[in-house]
Order: sequence, then C-alpha cells, then structure tokens
Amino acid sequence: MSGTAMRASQKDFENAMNQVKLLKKDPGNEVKLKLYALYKQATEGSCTMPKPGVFDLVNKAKWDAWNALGSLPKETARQNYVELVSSLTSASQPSSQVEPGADRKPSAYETLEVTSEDGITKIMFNRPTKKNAITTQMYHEIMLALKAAGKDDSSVTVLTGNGDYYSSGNDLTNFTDLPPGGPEEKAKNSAILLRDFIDCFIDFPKPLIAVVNGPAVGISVTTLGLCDAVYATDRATFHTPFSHLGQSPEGCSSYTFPKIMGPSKATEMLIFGKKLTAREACAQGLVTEVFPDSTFQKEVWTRLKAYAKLPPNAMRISKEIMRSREKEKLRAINVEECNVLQERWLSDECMNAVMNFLSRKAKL
Ligand SMILES: CCCCCCCCCCC/C=C/C(=O)SCCNC(=O)CCNC(=O)[C@H](O)C(C)(C)COP(=O)(O)OP(=O)(O)OC[C@H]1O[C@@H](n2cnc3c(N)ncnc32)[C@H](O)[C@@H]1OP(=O)(O)O
Repeated sequence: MSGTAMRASQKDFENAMNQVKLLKKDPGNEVKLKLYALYKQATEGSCTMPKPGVFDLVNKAKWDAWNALGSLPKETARQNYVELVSSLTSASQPSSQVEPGADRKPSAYETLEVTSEDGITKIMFNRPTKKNAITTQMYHEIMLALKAAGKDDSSVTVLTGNGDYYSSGNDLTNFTDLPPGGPEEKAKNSAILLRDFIDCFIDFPKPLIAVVNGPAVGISVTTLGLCDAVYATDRATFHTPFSHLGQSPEGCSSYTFPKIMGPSKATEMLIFGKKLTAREACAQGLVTEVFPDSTFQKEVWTRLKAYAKLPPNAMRISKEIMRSREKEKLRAINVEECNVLQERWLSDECMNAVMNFLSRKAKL
C-alpha cells in the first residue's frame, strides 16, 4: 500500500501483522495496547466481551483499549492498524547518517545517561517522552548507577532529568506487568524493589545533589528529602499525590517531610496532595535554592564544579557524621513504609486510580 489515502487491503493487514513480529525495538505498552485493540476491532468488530475484574490488570487494560474503539468500522480499524505499523517500522529504520557520538562506547544504561566530568558524576533520567517516569528497569538502573557513583573517583553525584520534567515518579504501567503469582506477588516484589531502591539513597556515601530541571512527582519528590542539597529551576513543581492514587508516603518522607517542614505542611503535601511551586518548596526547606529557568543550568553547574574541587574525603566524612545517627532509623522507616504500600497497592482505591490514569480518564 502506498499513501494513507488508499484503503488497506487484507494483504496489507497481513503484511503489517508480520512486520509487528519483526520490530527490533519494543514499542512500549501504550502502542502494544493500541495495536491489540485495532487488531481485535479489525478482525472481530466491536468489543462484546465481559469486562475483566479490577485485579486482572493486563486483560482489563486490553479490554479498555478495545472497548474504547466503540463502533469503529472493521475497515477503518484495519487501515489504522496498517498505518500504525508503518509508522513504527519507518521509525526503526537505520538512518544513513552517522549519529553524533556513534563511535562512543555503548552505555550500560538504557533509561539513564551517566557521565563523569570535573569531579561530578551526573545520573540523568533519560525517558523525556514519558516525563522520565520510572519503570522497573529504571529503578534497577538507578540503583546500579548510585552504587557505581558511590565508589567512583568523583567527589559529588548529581541526579537530574532530561527534557522538561525532572521525573513524573513511578511509571504507572509498572502495575500492568503481572508475574504468574498475580497482583499479590507483584506487590511483594515491588515492596522489596522499593526498599532496596530507597536504601541506596540512605546509604549513599558522598554528597548527593538533585538538580531539579522541571516538575517532580511522587517518588522523585520524596527522595529529595534524602539528598544533601536540592537546586531547582523556578519552573519546577513538587507534587506527591499519594491519596489521589490510593497510596501512602514512601522514600522515608513520612519522617523526613514533617522533620523538614513541620507536620502540617507535610500533611498538606503527603496527605492532601498539595502541589508546591519551587519557591514554596524552598520556603519550606525541601529545596535548597531556586534559580530562574533562563540561567538555571549555567548557574548550578558553575557552582557544582566549584564544590567538586573541595577535598573529597573531607566531604565524605562530614556527610557521614551529619547523617550516621539517622541511618538506622531511616532504614526502619523505609521497611515500614514499604509494608504499608504493599497492602495499599492491592486496594481498590489504588487499582482504580491506576486504571483511570492508564485509560486516560485521570491526569494529576
Ligand atoms: C501491584 C503493585 C505494583 C506496584 C509497582 C510500584 C513500584 C514502586 C512504586 C514506588 C512508589 C512511587 C509512587 C509514585 O511515584 S506516585 C506518582 C506516580 N506518578 C503519577 O501519578 C503521574 C502520572 N502522570 C501524569 O499525571 C501526567 O502524565 C503528568 C502530569 C506527569 C504530565 O502530563 P502532560 O499532559 O504534560 O503529559 P502526558 O500525560 O501526555 O505525558 C507524556 C507521556 O508520558 C506518559 N507518562 C507520564 N508520566 C507517567 C507515569 N508516571 N506513568 C506512566 N506514564 C507516564 C504519559 O502516559 C504520556 O505517554 P503517551 O505519550 O504514550 O500517551
């Protein structure tokens, strides 16, 4: 088939189905759901299947995607399927031009960009099209990067985001990828993952600095309470919508936030989900300093380069003496928060909130 104005034939449809199997890159859950829905609509027509239960996350997501197509005619669904596959295959064609840096060593990370320069290891969240939402793979990669940065010869470590967001927090599609043991097993594994992830922040041995380049949501906000300094652009916002998501605080924020900003301000953030501007977050002590967006990168990196020239052992030892008294307490709080969340993730309140986001009925 050439051009989108022509109708896709059955042969085009079959070719497209074969091309999907040959895609080199996983197109992601959103696209896979679209493909599934269009395929079902094209071959069976409108969805008449009974709606799967709320805990059957994968089948419910599929059902939602198919059902959302309503009474779309089979021919149109076939055409849309062929066009979607065509856009995926052309996006994955190798470019004839050499990409800048193509001769560089391939990165050990798929979801991060990690660089070391001027005594600073920079760990940059690198899923800008998904607002740097943190997938299970990304949690693992951040842990690996933090462990490596803790041992490398840099003096300070920086966390930052690529694109317009610092991070939109936990990737809500993490809820759809269920193991054979179902939601209970997923919740148990996720609680272990979360505990280990937060322990990496608690135990980080050098100055850990967050360069908050844009809005931050959920776990990307709570972990700021475990960083040693937080520099933010005036475009950043700070949002922990845990109640909206049927969830509860993590990242030791149930302890660090009341300590940093006092119990009532912490309640507004952690229980009522109040979104703070960068200046509000600074006034409440969560952010160290706010910079105008136009000069943010220049000012912050100039400052960090100067700090990174300070004697590294002295900085390490000073951090140890400032933080060591709290470490055991933080570890215990982390375990407690993860236990509570493990239950929360299985609640109707949480399942419904996640499904609403995934079926695009809700945005925070
Ligand atoms: C059974 C148990 C399983 C448990 C697994 C848990 C593992 C550990 C959990 C640790 C606890 C963490 C808690 C949190 O972090 S809570 C906070 C979670 N985050 C959110 O709720 C934010 C959701 N996103 C939004 O509300 C909006 O996307 C946002 C306001 C951030 C931006 O809106 P905007 O309109 O500007 O942009 P888009 O929505 O169009 O976003 C662009 C694309 O990015 C995708 N996206 C963004 N954020 C997320 C996210 N958090 N999860 C998944 N996907 C995200 C969005 O869908 C768009 O994708 P498409 O272009 O494909 O549509």
